[in-house]
Amino acid sequence: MSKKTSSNCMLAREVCQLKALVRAQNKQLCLLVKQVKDNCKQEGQSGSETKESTLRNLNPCIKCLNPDFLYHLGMDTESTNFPNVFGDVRFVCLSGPAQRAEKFASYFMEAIGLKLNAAVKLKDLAAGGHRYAMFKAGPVLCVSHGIGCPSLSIVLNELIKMMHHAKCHDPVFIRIGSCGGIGLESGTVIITKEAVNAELTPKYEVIVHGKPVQYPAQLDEDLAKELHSIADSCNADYDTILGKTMCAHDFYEGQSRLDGAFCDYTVEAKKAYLQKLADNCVTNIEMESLGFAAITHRAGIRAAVVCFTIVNRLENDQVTASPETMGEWQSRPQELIARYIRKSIYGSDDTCEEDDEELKKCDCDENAGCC
Ligand SMILES: O=P(O)(O)O[C@H]1O[C@H](CO)[C@@H](O)[C@H]1O
Ligand SMILES: O=c1cc[nH]c(=O)[nH]1
Repeated sequence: MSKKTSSNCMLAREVCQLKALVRAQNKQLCLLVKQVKDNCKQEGQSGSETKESTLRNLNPCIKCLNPDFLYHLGMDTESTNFPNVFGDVRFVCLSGPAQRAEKFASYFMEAIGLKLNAAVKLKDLAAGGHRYAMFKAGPVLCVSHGIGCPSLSIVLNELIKMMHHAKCHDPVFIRIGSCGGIGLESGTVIITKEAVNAELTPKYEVIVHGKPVQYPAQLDEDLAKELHSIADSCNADYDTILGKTMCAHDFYEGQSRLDGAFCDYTVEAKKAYLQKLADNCVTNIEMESLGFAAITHRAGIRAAVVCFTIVNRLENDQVTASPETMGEWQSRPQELIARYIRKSIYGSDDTCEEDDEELKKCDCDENAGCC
């Protein structure tokens, strides 16, 4: 094949790809517009002109905070019009590191057909707070929560107030994180059925006025089942299971590791503890599920925790996987959540079959013309 013919072929293929992309995006935009129109119709029918958020049990004093400063997110209700900026949020996806939140947002943007230009970088909307990172991909808000329940609790308080000020309806909160697996192959995806504390009870404890107060840690059972059913329908070479997640307050002694700076127990004691977890059906250990379940439940928010295991704790304490492998494992829950979001928004999660067909046709045409 001559150089000129080959570059013509490449050009033809790129034009085809672009056409398919534009068609796919038009399709997604049509569906989004339809969704927005349907929502408007429903609101009109229910006569809710002054729409309020659906969150429950909130501090009655919030309405007196004029403006309300969301200090750690670096924004307030006077300088930001919350209903305008965040009123369309339907999914809030949280994860520990800021970089993961950004990756998820870019991925979801593309997954729901909103990414128009690969070179466009999403803006960190919480940059002003210098604590957390927050990216918006259409109806999906991706936020980092740092490590542990205290850090999570602060960002959840401010996000819940944000949803309230923005008058959001039934937002779904999902934590997507890494965890240690109990006897599971690394890379396994675990959807938390029940979150428990180190004493294996589903109670989240906070100290208020110097006294312990306990809140039930309850995730949405139906949401967990729905996520599991979406995962089941895909041909993956890894397992996605429903499991019991133990939430620790520490990564080292709190998870019975032998590789921390301190360790006053024996290998046998560690083995016995992890075996006790396994005997009580604990599948994985991480550090936020309990607070996440309790705080979202308190506000009447449907929530789920989906984690990928990065180490089998019955075999190892140290996390030694390469960045490439970690990236691959991290993409597993991300794909699952994208499928769930697409299904919720569009009623189906298969957005690309037609376009794949179009590209296949394109390949054939190109071959016919050039070779
Ligand atoms: O990967 P993330 O979401 O940070 O979650 C897990 O990783 C951190 C510990 O390394 C803890 O926050 C734990 O819950
Ligand atoms: O072992 C692990 C891995 C990730 N996160 C944890 O909290 N523990």
